[in-house]
Order: sequence, then C-alpha cells, then structure tokens
Amino acid sequence: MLQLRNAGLDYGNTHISFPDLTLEPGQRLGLFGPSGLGKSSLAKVLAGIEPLSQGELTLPGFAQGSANPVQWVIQQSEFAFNPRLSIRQSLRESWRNDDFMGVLDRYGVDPLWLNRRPLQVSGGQLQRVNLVRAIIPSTEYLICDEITAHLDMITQQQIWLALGEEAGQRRLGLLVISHDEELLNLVCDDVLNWTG
Ligand SMILES: Nc1ncnc2c1ncn2[C@@H]1O[C@H](COP(=O)(O)OP(=O)(O)OP(=O)(O)O)[C@@H](O)[C@H]1O
Repeated sequence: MLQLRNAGLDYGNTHISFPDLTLEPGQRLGLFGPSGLGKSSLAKVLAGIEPLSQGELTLPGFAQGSANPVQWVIQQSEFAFNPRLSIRQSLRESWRNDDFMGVLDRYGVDPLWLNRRPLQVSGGQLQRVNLVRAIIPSTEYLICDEITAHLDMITQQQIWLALGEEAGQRRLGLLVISHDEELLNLVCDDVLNWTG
C-alpha cells in the first residue's frame, strides 16, 4: 500500500501540510479540496516527482532503480508527450518491450492514431492515449489528477468505465483528484475531503 504520514512540502515561503493518506491495492480513493490547497503537489509527491520536506512516504516493495509503480496522469495530456514523436513512439517508450496493442480497444484508442503526433488528435483522444501510456504493466497505483475535467460526458464515461475495469482486474489503486464531488461519489469507494 501507498502511505503518506505527517507529510509536508515547502516551495520557498509556501508550506503545504498534507493529510495522512493510505491507498490500498484495488482501492479507489477520491480527493476533494479547494483550489490551491495542494492536491497536485500531493500527486507529485506520491509519484516521486517532488521530494517531501517533512514526513514519510512509504511504498513497500518498491526497489530503487526499478520502474516507478506510481503513475501521475494530469488534465493537460499534451504535457505528457513529446510533440515531435508519433503516438506509437511515445507508447513504445513507456511500454518498452511489452505489447500495448491489446489495451488500445479498452480505452477507445484507434490504432490509426498511432502514426499521428500528439497534437494531431483531439484533447479527449489524447487523454485516452495518455492513460494507455500510464497503464504499463509495472503500474500499481494511478494518480488521476482532474483527468476528465475538460472532456464531454461520453468520453468521461468511457474513461471511467475503462479505468474501473482495469483497476478491478489488476487491483490497481486509484487516487482520483477532482473538483467534481458527484464524479468522485460515482467512481470512488471513499472520498477524502481535504479542507486544509
Ligand atoms: N513549483 C512550485 N513552486 C512554488 N509554488 C508552487 C509550485 N507548485 C505549486 N505551488 C503553489 O503551491 C500551492 C498548491 O498548488 P497545487 O497546484 O498543488 O494546488 P491544487 O490544490 O492542485 O490547486 P488546483 O485545484 O487549483 O489545481 C499553490 O499556492 C501554488 O501556487
């Protein structure tokens, strides 16, 4: 399980104190909280992108040097891709020797898009590709940071359905960060209301 205890982060003069949090394999935990409180910072800490200034992040079984089992997916999927590479090349980079063709259908990714560059598909299409990029075999926990905030209802439903199936089959732990309380109640088992 992924655990955060007594944790805090300093950005110069800005200090963020995080809530204690435990994410179990197979759990779908929602995180709700006001803008600017530090939800994306929390996501970055969990994904190992920002080091903690205090407290503890524990992830038993994760050996230094092995693939990070925590993947962070953000709303602005275009930032997750090198704009010069084709989508196929980007997926190849993250999947390495494993085959991703079998998971395209689950996320509604058309194989024809593989030859295009990231900015040659729509925002909703790229977000689905982005999930395929993140759902590599070594992923055990997925931090979904407002991943469907800008998408139409049908694409949102496709994405949450696909992720729900994936999480159930692989016992993926999902941390779903959103301003949409209704969505969190729909897709999560528990919701942490972080008030600061
Ligand atoms: N790299 C950084 N350097 C300095 N301050 C930062 C940095 N990243 C974030 N902050 C500040 O940390 C605070 C928390 O930001 P964060 O993006 O984590 O909030 P959030 O809860 O995700 O907000 P929102 O819901 O609006 O996306 C904000 O005051 C932000 O300005």
